[in-house]
This record gives sequence, C-alpha cells and structure tokens, in this order.
Amino acid sequence: MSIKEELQAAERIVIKVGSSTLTHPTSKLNLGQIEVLVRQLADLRNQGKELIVVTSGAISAGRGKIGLDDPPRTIPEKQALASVGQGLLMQIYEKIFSEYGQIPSQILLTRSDITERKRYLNARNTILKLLDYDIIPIINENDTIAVDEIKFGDNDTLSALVANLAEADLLVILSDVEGIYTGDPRTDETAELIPEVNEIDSELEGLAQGAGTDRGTGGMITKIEAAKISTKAGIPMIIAKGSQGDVLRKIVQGENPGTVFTPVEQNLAARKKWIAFNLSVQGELMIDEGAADALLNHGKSLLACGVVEIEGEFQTGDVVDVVTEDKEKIAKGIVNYSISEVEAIKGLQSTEIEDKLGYKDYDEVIHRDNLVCM
Ligand SMILES: Nc1ncnc2c1ncn2[C@@H]1O[C@H](COP(=O)(O)OP(=O)(O)O)[C@@H](O)[C@H]1O
Ligand SMILES: N[C@@H](CCC(=O)OP(=O)(O)O)C(=O)O
Repeated sequence: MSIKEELQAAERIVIKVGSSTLTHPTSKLNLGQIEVLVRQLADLRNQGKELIVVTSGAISAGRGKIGLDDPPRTIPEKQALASVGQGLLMQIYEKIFSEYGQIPSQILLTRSDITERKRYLNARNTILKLLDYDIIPIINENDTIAVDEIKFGDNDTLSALVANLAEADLLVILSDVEGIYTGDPRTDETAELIPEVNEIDSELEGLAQGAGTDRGTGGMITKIEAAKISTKAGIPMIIAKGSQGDVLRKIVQGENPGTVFTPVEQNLAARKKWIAFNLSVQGELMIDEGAADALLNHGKSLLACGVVEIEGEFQTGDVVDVVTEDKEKIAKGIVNYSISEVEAIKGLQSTEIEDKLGYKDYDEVIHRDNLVCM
C-alpha cells in the first residue's frame, strides 16, 4: 500500500495534540483552536473512524488559570499546575464534544500502566471497550502523581505507546509547526520542511531541537523518538500543524500536510510489541557469538549455555536486554529465571540445569516466543 492509501484506509487513529496548539502564549486555553480541533474530530467520528486523543496542555492551562508568570520548574510545581489544568481541559473537551454529539472520556496513565503487562492489558481492555461504546478516550500522563521513575516525561512518547497498545492504523502528532524541518524554523530562516521520512538515521536526529516555547516539552527530539516507536510497530506517523483548520480532514483523505514517517515493514504480534516497547528493562544478558547467531539468524530461544555475563536486578518474568560481547543490543525478552538463577546456570547445557539448581522450570533462559530481535 502507498502511504496515501494507508492514510485513507486508517480506521483507528491516535491524535496527539501539543500544549503549543491547545494554549495561547499566555498559557491560557486557546478555546478557538480547541473548538476547531474538536469539530474535526467529531466529524471524523461521524465518518466512522475510531479515535483516541492524547492531550497535553494540563500544566500550561493550570499555569494560565493561576496566573503564574514563570514556567514551573520543580516537579511539585508541575504536579500542582497539572492538577488544576487537567480539570479545565476535560471540562472544555466535554462541553465541545457534547455539542457535536460525541462522548469523550478521561484516561490518565503512568509509565507502569504500560510497562507492567497486567496493567498494560487492563489499560488496553479499557480503551478498546471505550471504542466499542463509540466513546473518544482522551489520554494524558497522570502528571499529578507521576514522579521521575514512573514518568513517560513527554506526551509524544506516550502517544506512540498508546498507538501501539491500541493497535492503531495511524498516529497524528499536531504541533505548532508543519512538521520536521532541516533546522528549528524559529531560529533558522533557511530551514525547509521534510515531507517524508523513510528511515530515521542520526542525520535526521541531528536536525531535531528541543521545545519551541516554554509550554512545550521535548520539541522535535521527542517526536522523532515517537516516530521510532510507531514506525517500528508498523504504524505510520504524521506531524502536522494543529492550527490548520482542516488538517485532520486532509490527512484522512490521503494528503500529507506535514512530515510523514513511513512504517518499517514489520508486524509483530501484540505480546512481542509489548516486549519491544517496554521501557522498564531490569537487566542485561551478554551472550556469545553462537547464541547471537541462533537468535538473530535462526529464530531460536536463548539457552543458558550462550549466556556469558549478567547485569541488573531481575526476577522471573522481567524484561531484559540481550547484548553481544561487543555490547551491541540485539534483542529484548522476558526471562524465565531470576538473576541469581541465571548467574548459577550461565554457560551450562539445559540438561545440567536441574543438577545445578535442584529443579528445572524451563529449558530456555528466554523462550523465542518472548524474545524480540532488534
Ligand atoms: N528540526 C525542527 N523542525 C521543526 N521544529 C523544530 C525542530 N527542532 C526544534 N523544533 C521546535 O519544536 C517545536 C514543537 O515542539 P514543542 O514545543 O514540544 O510543541 P508541542 O507542544 O506541540 O509538543 C517547534 O515549535 C520548534 O520550535
Ligand atoms: N502532560 C503534560 C504535557 C507534556 C508534553 O509532552 O507536552 P507537549 O510537548 O506540549 O506535548 C501536560 O498535560 O501538561
């Protein structure tokens, strides 16, 4: 399918809207802009599209409401502002969506809702049920309670993980720029829009700078991180300017008003997607050349005999990175044994595991069904 056809065929779409689109430079909500956006979303829903919105703007709206001149610096400051602003955001979404006959709902996520498999499945089931009820889930990070260890940090990454979790057909990131330019268009007058990206390389990453205003988080850097996750999961992603009145209509008609990232041809099963994009890696297994060949070229499981060195603190069922002796990361997987058990059985044949541990729950350290090669 061409990218145009993929855009036209997208039935389930995640739309992420940045603070720079939802709020004015005063930090207060940009009601006109939100109205235009919600009208388009309602119209897509009327066309039968399934929509999931990832919204930013809580911190900025909270700041606008309280009337703080300076942007928040500390985590408690951001948390307090988010606590004020999230309610404002939902109030306005609820009001305008209702006017257009649609039902929005709120979901606030922390990183562990995605990294812990049980919670991931819960979040997924809830979102799918809401879509089933013709509701538009509106997702934000749970800023008020998320501290560093459990934070996504930015909604670009969150939106890509949500697109993956919900098995969306398309991820749209609406910002205050048309797309990715050859430099930050705010500071580089010669910067030109890049309409299509087929491969994310270090050159492209080098063009991306941070946020454009003190309301945004991450700028183009986090949007490229999102594109890596999304395209690897087989989902095309578009960055476009949220203030263009008919931007969403154009996209679903197959037009590209910004930068489109074409997906990598790969269709991982849902469980493998969860492993591949799991942000909470608990350790690292270094494996020898033979084991690397078995994993990468023959689709085999990782056996204890191929494990050379171990790092981290993992329990049975945790996700670990698998690296070569040159420290190149080649895979990620769910381990069948804890770190102390792998330490004891590394280098051994599977037939020797029982003698060593006094039991043998599994032949493999990581079964191939729980392994994703990079
Ligand atoms: N190479 C680039 N191309 C386009 N924009 C860039 C680039 N590098 C940095 N930016 C900045 O990224 C900003 C958008 O990101 P951000 O401020 O986080 O907004 P949002 O709230 O939409 O996420 C733009 O306003 C721009 O200043
Ligand atoms: N969760 C935060 C937004 C974080 C974020 O990534 O902001 P942005 O770069 O504007 O998408 C909030 O609601 O204020």
